[in-house]
Amino acid sequence: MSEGVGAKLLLVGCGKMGGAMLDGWLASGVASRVVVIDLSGVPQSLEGDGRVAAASGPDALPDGFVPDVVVLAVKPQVMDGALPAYRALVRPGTVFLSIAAGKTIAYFQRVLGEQAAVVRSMPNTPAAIGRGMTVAVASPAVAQDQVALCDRLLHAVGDVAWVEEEGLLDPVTAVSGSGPAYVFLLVEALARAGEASGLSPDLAMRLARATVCGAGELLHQSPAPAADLRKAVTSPNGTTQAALDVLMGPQGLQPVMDAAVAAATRRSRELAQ
Ligand SMILES: NC(=O)C1=CN([C@@H]2O[C@H](COP(=O)(O)OP(=O)(O)OC[C@H]3O[C@@H](n4cnc5c(N)ncnc54)[C@H](O)[C@@H]3O)[C@@H](O)[C@H]2O)C=CC1
Ligand SMILES: O=C(O)[C@@H]1CCC=N1
Repeated sequence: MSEGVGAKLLLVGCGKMGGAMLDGWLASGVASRVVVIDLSGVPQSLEGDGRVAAASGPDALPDGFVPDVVVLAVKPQVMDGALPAYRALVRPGTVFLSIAAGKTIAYFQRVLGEQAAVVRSMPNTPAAIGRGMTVAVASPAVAQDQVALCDRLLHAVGDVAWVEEEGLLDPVTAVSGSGPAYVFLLVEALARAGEASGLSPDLAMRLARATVCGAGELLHQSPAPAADLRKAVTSPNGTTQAALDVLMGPQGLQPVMDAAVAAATRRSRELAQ
């Protein structure tokens, strides 16, 4: 496949994450043809899109369809049952791009064969609006043009970082893969605290939501470090300082975040089993 021509993708699992990435690939034109294998078929929003077709399994692909990339986007827990059937698609011209938490390159090579070209990656749900963050690592069997193709696919839904050390994918999963959930929880907690201080539920949620969205966008648009943006809100001996004395104290956010990220990192390692 040459650069500039859309890739042929086989998407295995078209749920929340696979579906979000598929929208981005179609919108950007990086994929010209996508065959979806999912128990639920093609998402309703894409029915009638001539670039997308459904297949019941890897042995029932449309005539002549040879994927450049097989995207593995099923839950780690169903991967064991699903993956062996894809061994038949292993060939030098096809790269397997996994987004599954925990599942290692060694695991994929054990099931698909040593010669399988595998990229392990960890995206996140802001990919749905082109603002995802993905970290990826390639096995030695992946050719340079396949790295470039995976990079184009991942860039179509946000920012991308490549790493050499696969072990980093576990803390990556804990920080950016799961991270959007921590931010949504922050909105929920801020709204609940506003309610506890006397605001109506509607107003409290409106304020919490707008504050996290506005602060996130400010961070996105500003070259300043997060700490500087925080300091710009904090007047000496003012209200923010009073709150930050709690949040930055010994029982504050950092020890809780450390414990949360450590727990998610451990769980990512467990999912490899
Ligand atoms: N949701 C998230 O925030 C993120 C998820 N991931 C990873 O993405 C993968 C998918 O997660 P979600 O999209 O959240 O789950 P999901 O449950 O929304 O999607 C999984 C899809 O796989 C389909 N499926 C089940 N068995 C199948 C089979 N044998 N063949 C083909 N399709 C099958 C289901 O019908 C479903 O649509 C997981 O491995 C997860 O670790 C990675 C980064 C972020
Ligand atoms: O919770 C999970 O296991 C997946 C991986 C990162 C985000 N969701």
